[in-house]
Amino acid sequence: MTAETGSGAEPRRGSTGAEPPGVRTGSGAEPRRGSTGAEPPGVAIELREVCRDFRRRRTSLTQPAPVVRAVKDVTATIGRGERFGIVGESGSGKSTLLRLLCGLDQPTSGELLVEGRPIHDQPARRLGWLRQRLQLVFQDPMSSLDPRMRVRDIVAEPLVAQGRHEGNRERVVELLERVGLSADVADRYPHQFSGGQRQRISVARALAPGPDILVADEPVSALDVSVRAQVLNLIDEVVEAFGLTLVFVSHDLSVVRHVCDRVAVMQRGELVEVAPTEQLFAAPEHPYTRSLLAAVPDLHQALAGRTAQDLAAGVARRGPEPGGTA
Ligand SMILES: Nc1ncnc2c1ncn2[C@@H]1O[C@H](COP(=O)(O)OP(=O)(O)OP(=O)(O)O)[C@@H](O)[C@H]1O
Repeated sequence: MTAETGSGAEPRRGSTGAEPPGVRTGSGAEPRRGSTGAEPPGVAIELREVCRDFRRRRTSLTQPAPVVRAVKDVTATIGRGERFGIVGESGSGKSTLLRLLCGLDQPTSGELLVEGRPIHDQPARRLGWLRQRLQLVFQDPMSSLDPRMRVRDIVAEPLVAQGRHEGNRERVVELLERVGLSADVADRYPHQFSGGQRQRISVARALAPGPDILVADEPVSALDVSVRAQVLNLIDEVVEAFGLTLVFVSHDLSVVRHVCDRVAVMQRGELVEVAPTEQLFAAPEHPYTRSLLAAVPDLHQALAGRTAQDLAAGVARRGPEPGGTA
């Protein structure tokens, strides 16, 4: 399945221009989303017929070990500044695809380029540049934040890993404030925070090296419903403010709808449908997409009245806050 960029998704709300000093804004050279700049925004991530096979444990001495193709011929282009969602049921290959995108694993075949640079054939030790350009926010902040480290060291960790030691103290304070936490939390430990606050710390850490791309792997699914919308709004704000490209994985369609311009639906390792978010919700083409939407009855009903004309007129807008539906 091929997913080209240039989604036709609407430009987002104007930039807040609120980036903290010392943190690079996107790639620096590109116009922000919502900008009227005539330059094409360019490509952040490109996947060309990417496959990832895993060999399962042998169950019989006479049979060869079975091979599972977790990612199958995935071709997609994610534009700079785009918010690209990946949805699919458990086992559809989302996590495997994310690991490939982040250079944490290598494809069995195919090509993968980030900011025009191939990563599919590079060992992790040669991808130091990628750690600066692309950062991750994980599902469970309790397990992704080292419980023995103070918040200031957690947030500064990606900077220290790059050999950056000057001005980290100030940078950490700026970032904590940017994500809605006060400077005085810097000396505390992760267990002293709520789940939502811990995810804010994760976002601050991800922003620390000034990445161009933020990859979020189910960032709110481990949180209480009551704080999901707040964390989604935070991600929405920082992506906007820093002009980031967002790759957002979730099994929850309403969550993806809240933050993404374009959505790829994954089934058994394949991207079976890729479409601008509102189009996908209003007029899903693939039977699997329809079945996913049908599993969210309230959302489907709410969307049933929307017509293709509404979409063309730009009338269709985001649905209810996921905090109320997730
Ligand atoms: N290291 C591995 N060894 C063997 N099989 C694997 C491995 N990693 C993933 N798989 C298999 O690949 C398929 C896709 O798994 P993956 O974890 O990528 O799906 P997912 O959509 O992220 O699921 P979830 O939402 O539950 O995390 C599954 O069949 C899984 O069992």
